[in-house]
Amino acid sequence: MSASANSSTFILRGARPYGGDPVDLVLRDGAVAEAAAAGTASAAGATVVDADGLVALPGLVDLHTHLREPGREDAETVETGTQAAALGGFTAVHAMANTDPVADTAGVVEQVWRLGREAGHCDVAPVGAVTVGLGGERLAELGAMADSAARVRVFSDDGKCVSDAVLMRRALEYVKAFDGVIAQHAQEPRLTEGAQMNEGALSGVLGLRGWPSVAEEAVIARDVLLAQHVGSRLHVCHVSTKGSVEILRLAKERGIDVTAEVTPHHLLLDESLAASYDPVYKVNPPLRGKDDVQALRQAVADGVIDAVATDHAPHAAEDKEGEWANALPGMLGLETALAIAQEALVETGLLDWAGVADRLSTRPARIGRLAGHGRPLRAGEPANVVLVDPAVRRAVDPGALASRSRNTPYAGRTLPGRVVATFLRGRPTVLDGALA
Ligand SMILES: NC(=O)N[C@@H](CC(=O)O)C(=O)O
Repeated sequence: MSASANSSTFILRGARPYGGDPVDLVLRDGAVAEAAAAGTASAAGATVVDADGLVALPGLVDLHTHLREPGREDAETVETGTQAAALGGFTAVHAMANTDPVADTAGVVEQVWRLGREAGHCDVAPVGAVTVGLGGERLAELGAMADSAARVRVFSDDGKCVSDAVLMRRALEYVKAFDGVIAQHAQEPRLTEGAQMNEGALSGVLGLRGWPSVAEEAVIARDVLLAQHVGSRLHVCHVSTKGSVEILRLAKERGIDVTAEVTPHHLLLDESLAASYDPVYKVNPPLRGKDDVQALRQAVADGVIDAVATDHAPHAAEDKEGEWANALPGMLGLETALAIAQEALVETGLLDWAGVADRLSTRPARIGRLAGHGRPLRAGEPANVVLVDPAVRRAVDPGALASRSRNTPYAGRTLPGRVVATFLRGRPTVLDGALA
């Protein structure tokens, strides 16, 4: 690092866009100015970042982040959650609506959006609730949220399923007016009452009530047909089973306008971890079987699953540590997502770095209709960029995370890759692996 930290021109010397040949990426006045031959770019007053060996990707976009504000600021705030996002290489996150109060009005989504702007670590796109109070009974004011300063385009009752088919149909119809999308938490409630982990032989052995795959698959099957029937756009949150992948594949072959996401943890971890009874592994939907993990990885590679989305779900120690049955479901994700993508998708040969950019930036930005994000790294585009060192391997230290919570399932585990720098419209939010 050299020259003044305030300069608005940055030269990322020797960066490898999408893992390709090295270039000098020049960021000026918030935009990518040029990709010059490596070692040649110079500009008066520019800050030069030594990016030798570093992969440059468009800033990551998360479709599924729980920032917990308002209401559970002891678990996370917009400030700490977006710090975690920037450190993970994200330049935009979608903030889920299951806050307290629920983000089901223009007032609440504008509050979250404004807090994101003030924090300045990444863009925050609030998700609006589909139903009032996530109650599953009456549609929330979707249009008012769409028209608000937060310009909401993604609506979800995540944490709860919109299980009433009539309400789901109406919601799908309603959001067509402003090109919105319903992001469904696919979980048939009656089939999952009291569920604690994946239903199978192991849940029987461990004596934990099972969450059967069919509870997810039945809702996805219904919803793709509803989306087709009303000609609307459906997004499926945190797909976790092989059977769900098969339904999504069929739906896409039929031309139904459906997209889907998978979490990093469902691409790496499986249900065998529940045998420890350590509630850090309790999550919704639950960790599944090894064959599900394989099918999910393959579906990301094929593009049947469009996006990797973190489902970053911070929980305070009092809610997460203790008995499995009483612990809240959820795991941290923002600061480890890119590392898991590298391990599960790149190092297995399933995706190259261009593929990672597509699934963690381009497609999620498109699904969320987020202008200015997920754009290619070329001249004239907004300078939302992440630099990652894929050669580093290091153990995850929960105490070093920016998140206010500590519920990472990767504590002590060695993961590949390190986010070295993140730029939001040409301004560094992370430099040398630390908040700028
Ligand atoms: N994904 C999770 O395990 N938890 C989510 C909500 C939910 O989907 O249950 C949370 O908000 O904590």
